[in-house]
Formats: sequence, structure tokens, C-alpha cells
Amino acid sequence: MGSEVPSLSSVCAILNQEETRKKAMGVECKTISTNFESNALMVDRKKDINKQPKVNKMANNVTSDIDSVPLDTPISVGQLAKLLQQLNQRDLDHMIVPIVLNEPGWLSLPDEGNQFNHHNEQEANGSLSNKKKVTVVFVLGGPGSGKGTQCANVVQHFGFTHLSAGDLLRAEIKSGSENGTMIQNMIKEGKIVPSEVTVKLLQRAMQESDNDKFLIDGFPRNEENRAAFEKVTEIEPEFVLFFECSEEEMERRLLNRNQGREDDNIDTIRKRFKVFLESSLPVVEYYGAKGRVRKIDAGKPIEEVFETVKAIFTPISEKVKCYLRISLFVISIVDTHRHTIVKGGTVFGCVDAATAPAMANRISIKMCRMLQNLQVATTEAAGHNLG
Ligand SMILES: Nc1ncnc2c1ncn2[C@@H]1O[C@H](COP(=O)(O)OP(=O)(O)O)[C@@H](O)[C@H]1O
Ligand SMILES: Nc1ccn([C@H]2C[C@H](O)[C@@H](COP(=O)(O)OP(=O)(O)O)O2)c(=O)n1
Repeated sequence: MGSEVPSLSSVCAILNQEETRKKAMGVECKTISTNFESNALMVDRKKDINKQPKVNKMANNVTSDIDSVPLDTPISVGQLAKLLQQLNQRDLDHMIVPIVLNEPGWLSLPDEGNQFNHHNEQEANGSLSNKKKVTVVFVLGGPGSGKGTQCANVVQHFGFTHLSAGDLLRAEIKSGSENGTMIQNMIKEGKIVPSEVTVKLLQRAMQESDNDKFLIDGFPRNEENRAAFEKVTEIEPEFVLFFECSEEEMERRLLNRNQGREDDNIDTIRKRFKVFLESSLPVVEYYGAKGRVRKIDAGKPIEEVFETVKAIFTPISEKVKCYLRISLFVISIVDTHRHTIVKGGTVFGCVDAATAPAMANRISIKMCRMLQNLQVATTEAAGHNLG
């Protein structure tokens, strides 16, 4: 979306002007404008706008413990989640926060202090040492089967963070780390790098991420990878997405990949195929026996493959979504057509245009509209049960 998204300040100006918005909100609103170069503006939704201690406190306290959000920079989903969390700690339940979301994504808050966040229920499938609950999908398939290509699509549509084990290892080589030469030699030979190294890189990447949904691409590549990951992170994958493709097709794709990769030459490719058959397929079988493998015919064109992938992710996203409620705030989200699309209560990131109405039915949503790439659905008030 990038530059098409209006800045927070312009949204705030729009909020001030729009009579129609007032009607929709059914309350008196006033944008508290400031000259500070910071902060998502707060609007008091109380009829008596003279009673605005919290607003003033907020407006005057731009350098306080609440993160500032530059007025002319559209706010990212990650920033929003953080801001909301900070607001949560400050009893700001009469506030409306005009916010523009400039990237598709999900909103999530840590468990602490959020009575509406149900992460502790049994469906959460793992944790990291910092207690963050995460959802992990392993993406496996032969070299060149299209894992990275489809992961990029899933990131865009379903708000996952893509962690490619191969990319992390290549970044480690570039960083000049002490393991760099060893990793480089192993990749050149099509061999699998010791799990200790790869698991550490994956774990660090997950801990540093604001997200709690990860596609782990090209991992676990052997039994040792699998066992080490499980032991260190205590995470079980939600499922394993397995891309099935003929060697002929994979070889053709790799030789045309043109990413300047040292291992995309015919000798190394053959070695990688062998390692895949001998070491990686058994991991797929392991998860297959647990009923956790979702097999994809990856020999088709990219768009067709994604249709299948999409069908797999849609139901799981529904489930995950229910854990991402943010219910303690009165929030206004304004779309680029100046419509207030969310007021009050719970905000969800939705999967796509098709999913939003279904979601709306399910939780009796009062308003449910789209904000370009980001679809947002909301219940009118906090505390609605998801049913
Ligand atoms: N379904 C597909 N049909 C044709 N080419 C594809 C398809 N999926 C990916 N590619 C191309 O094949 C190459 C390998 O894809 P990539 O996603 O990097 O595979 P992997 O991550 O599994 O090694 C890339 O150049 C990509 O553009
Ligand atoms: N879990 C992993 C993943 C990748 N590697 C190494 C060995 C692999 O041949 C290379 C490249 O992996 P990557 O997933 O980026 O690429 P391909 O799926 O083989 O095309 O990285 C590893 O050692 N362990």
C-alpha cells in the first residue's frame, strides 16, 4: 500500500471535518490536535468534551512512556500493536485512536494483562523462552519446488512471517560469523548444516519478531533438525506444508533461478536432491504419520499452486484470528475513502475479502468493511463472545 495511505495527521483532519462520521459514531468527537511531531492523536468519545483529563494527559505527554508515532508516517501493524499495548496499561477506555494501517497484517498483543486474549487455551501450539506463544508451519519440499515463492504469497495474504532456514544460513555466512566458512562449505556440497546452528538462528529470528505466526521454510531438513528444534523451542508445528514436484521440473527451475546462488549448479543440485530423498523425506513421513502433512501438487503454475495453498491456510487463519482480539480499546480506524470502518471494541486482522463477511457473521459484527489490503472486522463492544 505504501504511499497511497494517508498520513495519520490527514486522517485526523478528516476525522474533524466529517459530519457523517459523527453520525456513524453516535458520539461527540473532537480531534485533539497538537504540534508535537509525535503520537497517534487521541479523540475523546465522551459527550462532555470538557471532561477530557485523559486526552490532555495523553496530548501533553508525548515523551512519556507511550511510544510516539510520527504524525506523518502511516503506522505499521507492529507499531499499532505495541502502541495499543501501552495504552492498555493506562486506562484509556474512553479514547478513540484514529489509526491508519498501512500494511496487511495482524494485530496481536502479549497475554499479560489482556483478559480477552485467549492464547493460553490449548490450541496455542508452542512457546519460546520469552513466553511468546507462536504458531509454526513448516514448509518442506525438494530444492526448487517453489517453497520460497509460495511463502511470499502466504505472508501477503495471511500475515505470517517467513523464515527461510537457507536464507538465515546465507545471512550468517555474509555476517562473517565464526561458523560462516563451515556453513558455506556445507551448502556448496549440498549438505545439511548442524542443527545447533540452524535452530539457534531460527529461534533468534522468532524471538526478535513482533509476529507470532511463522512459516519455517526448508526446515526441518532431517531428523536431527526436527528433534533439535522440538527440544530447544518446545514447538510443534501446526502442520507441514509439503510441496511435491518432479526432479525434472525442480532442476529446470533451479537452473533458471538466477539468484547467483553458489549451490544452483547441476552438480550441487543433484547432491541436494539425494539429501532431500534420504534425509528430508523421512521427516515428512514422520509428520505424515501424525496426520500433520498438507501435500501440495507443486508442479503446476505458481497461481494454481497458491490456490491450493490458500485453501489450506484459510481455516487455520480463522482459528488463529480468535486469539488476536484486542478488546480493551475504543478504536477508530479510518479508511482511505474517509469512512470510519471500525468503532469500538475488538479488532481483528482478517484473511481476505472473502473471509471478512464470514467472520462478521460468526461473531455478530456490527461493522465490517475493508481497508484496502488489510481487512478489519470488529464487534461493536468489547467482551463479545466468539462462539
Ligand atoms: N509453480 C511454479 N512454476 C514455475 N516456476 C516456479 C514455480 N514456483 C516457483 N518457481 C520458480 O522456480 C524457482 C525456484 O523457486 P523457489 O521458490 O526459490 O523454490 P524453493 O524455495 O523451494 O527452493 C524460482 O525461480 C521461482 O520463480
Ligand atoms: N534446515 C536447513 C536448510 C538449509 N540448509 C542448507 C543446505 C541447503 O542445501 C541450503 C539451501 O537451502 P534452501 O532452503 O535455501 O534452498 P533449496 O530449498 O535447497 O532451494 O541451505 C541446511 O543446511 N539446513
